[in-house]
Amino acid sequence: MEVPASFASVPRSALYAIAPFVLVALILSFIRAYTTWNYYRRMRQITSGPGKPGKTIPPPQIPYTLPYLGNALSFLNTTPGAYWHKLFSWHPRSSGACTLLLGGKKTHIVFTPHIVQAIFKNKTMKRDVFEHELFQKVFSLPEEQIANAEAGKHHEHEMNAAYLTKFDRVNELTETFTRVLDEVLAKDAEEIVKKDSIGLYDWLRDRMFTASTTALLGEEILKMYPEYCEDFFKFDQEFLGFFFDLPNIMMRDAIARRDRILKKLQAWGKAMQERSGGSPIDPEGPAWEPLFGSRLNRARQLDYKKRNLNARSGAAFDLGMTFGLSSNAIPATNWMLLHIINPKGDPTLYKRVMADILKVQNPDGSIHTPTLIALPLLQSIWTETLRLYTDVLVTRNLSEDVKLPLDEDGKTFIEMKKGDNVFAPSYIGHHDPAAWSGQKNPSEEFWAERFLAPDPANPGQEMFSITGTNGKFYPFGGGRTICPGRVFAKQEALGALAMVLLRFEFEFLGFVDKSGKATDNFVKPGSNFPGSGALMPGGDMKVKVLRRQRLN
Ligand code: HEM
Repeated sequence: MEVPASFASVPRSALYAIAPFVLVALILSFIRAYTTWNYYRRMRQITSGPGKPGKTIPPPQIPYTLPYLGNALSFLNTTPGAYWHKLFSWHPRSSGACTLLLGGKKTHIVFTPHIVQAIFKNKTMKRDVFEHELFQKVFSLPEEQIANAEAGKHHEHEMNAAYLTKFDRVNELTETFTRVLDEVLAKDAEEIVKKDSIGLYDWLRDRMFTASTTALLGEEILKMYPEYCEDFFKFDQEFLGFFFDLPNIMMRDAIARRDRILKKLQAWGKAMQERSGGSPIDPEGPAWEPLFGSRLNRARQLDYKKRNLNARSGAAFDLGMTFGLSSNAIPATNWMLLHIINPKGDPTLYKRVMADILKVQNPDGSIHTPTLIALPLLQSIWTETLRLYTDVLVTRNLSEDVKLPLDEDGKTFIEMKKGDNVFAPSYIGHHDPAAWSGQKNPSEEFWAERFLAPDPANPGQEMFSITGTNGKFYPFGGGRTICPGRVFAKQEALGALAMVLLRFEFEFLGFVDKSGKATDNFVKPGSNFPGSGALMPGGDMKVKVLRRQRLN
C-alpha cells in the first residue's frame, strides 16, 4: 500500500510522537460515539409508548467522552443550575431519570415528583456510602475511626431526637441564639451605625454565625478561634471539591484551610474538656453553659468518647455540625433580607413585613417567636427563599436493585442496580417552569406571595400553603434522614430577620457584583458547586445602617 504523499513527507520520528495522541483521540471518539448510540437506544425504549404494563427501563446514560471521569467535569459547573439548564435543553424531562458517570460511579438523577417521593419513602436506600466518602475524602479520617463513627451512627439520630427536634429543646436553642444576637446587634447599634457603608451580606453572616455558634457550641470557641466564620464559609464553598476528587493541585488552599480548622477545633475541644473537669456538664443539666454550650453539643462530646472517636475525629464532627447549623440558614436569612429591602423590588413588601413584625413584638421589645413563625407572609417569604436559593443533592446509595414507577399511572418503571448512587437534586424541582406554572410569576423570579392562598376559614384573609408541592420542593431532603434542624432553622432565620428589621433601617447605596464593582442589578447567586445547599450570593448590597427611630 502506498503512503499518501502528505504523510510520506512527515518525518518518521514526528509520526511516532503524534501516534499516542491520535490513539487517545480515537479511543475518546469511540467512547463518545458508543455512549451516544446507547443513549438514543435507551431513549427509544422510553418513548416507544407504554408497552406491556410493567415495562422496566434503566435510566438513559448521558453521553460522555472521558473514561472514569465521565460527566463529572461538566456536572461540576459552578454556575447554579447551569448543568441542568443545559441538560434539559436537549434531554426530555419526561424521561423522569437519567444516569451520569461521576468519577467512576454510576449516579442516577431522578426528577419527577413521583420518583422523588418514592425515594424518600424507600427504606432500603441509605446515605451510608455517601457518609463514608465524606469521612474519607472531606475529613480525611482513617478507616478505623470511620468504622467507629459508623458503628455508633444511631446515637446521632437519638441525640437529634432528644435535643434538636423536640419542641421545648428547639425553643431553648432559639432563646440562646436570640439572646446572643441581641447582644451583638446592641453593640452594632453603637458601632456599625458610624460606618458610611457596609456590605449587608457580610455583616449579617458574621452576626448570625456568632449567635448560632455560641448557642450550639458555647461562648469560648469564637474567643479561641475568632476567624472561624471566615474560614468556615470558605471551606463551605470548597468542600465538594474534596468529595468529587478534584486533583490536589486545585485543592491546595482548601486542604490547608480544612487542616487549620480541624487543628483549631481540636485545641478548643481539649481546652473545654480540661476546663470542664474532664467531662462536659450533663446534657440533662442546664439548657446552656459557656464552655460547651447546648445540651446537644454536650451530648455529642460525651458520645465521641463512647464511640472511641479521637480528638481529630471529634473536631471533624464539630465541623460537620457547624456545617448543618450555618451553611444553609445564614445565607437563606440574608436572601430574605436582601429581597425585603430591595428598592428595586415590590415597593409594598417592606411595609407589609414591618407591619407584621410589629404585631408580634412583646411590650419589652422582644419578639413572640411562636406567633412570628406562623405569620403567613413571612412563612411564604421563607419558603420562597428556600425554593429559589437552595440547591441540595439528596443522596442515597442502593443496597439492593430497585424498580420505581416513573409516574402516577404506574405502567413504566425505572430500574437501578445495587451499589449505584441516586441523586434527587432539589434545583430541578425548585426551578421547574412546569411545576410552578399557572402562577403569576415565573419560577426564576422571587415572589414573596408564592405560598399564600385564600383562607377559607377567614374570607378576605390569606393563609400559608404548600399544597401540591410534594416531590417538587424539598430543601430539607425527606424520609428518615430529613433535616433534623429544620424547625430551629426557621425560628433562627425569621427571628434574626425580625430582630434586624426592628433595630435598624437601611439606606440603600447600591449593588456590587462578585468582584466588588458597582452594578444596577440585584445580587445574583455566586459560584457554588451543585449540591452546595443554600446558595452564597455572588455580590452584595451596600447600605448605610441607621438606628431605627420609631418602633411603631
Ligand atoms: C435552611 C436551613 C437548612 C437546610 C436547607 C438544611 C438542609 C438539610 C438537608 C438537605 C439535609 C439532608 C437530608 C437528607 O439526606 O434527606 C440535612 C441534614 C442535616 N441537617 Fe440540615 N438544613 C438546614 C438547617 C439545619 C440546622 C440549623 C441544623 C442544626 C441545628 C441542621 C442539622 C442537620 C443535621 C444534623 C443533618 C444530618 C441528619 C442525619 O444525618 O440524619 N440543619 N439538612
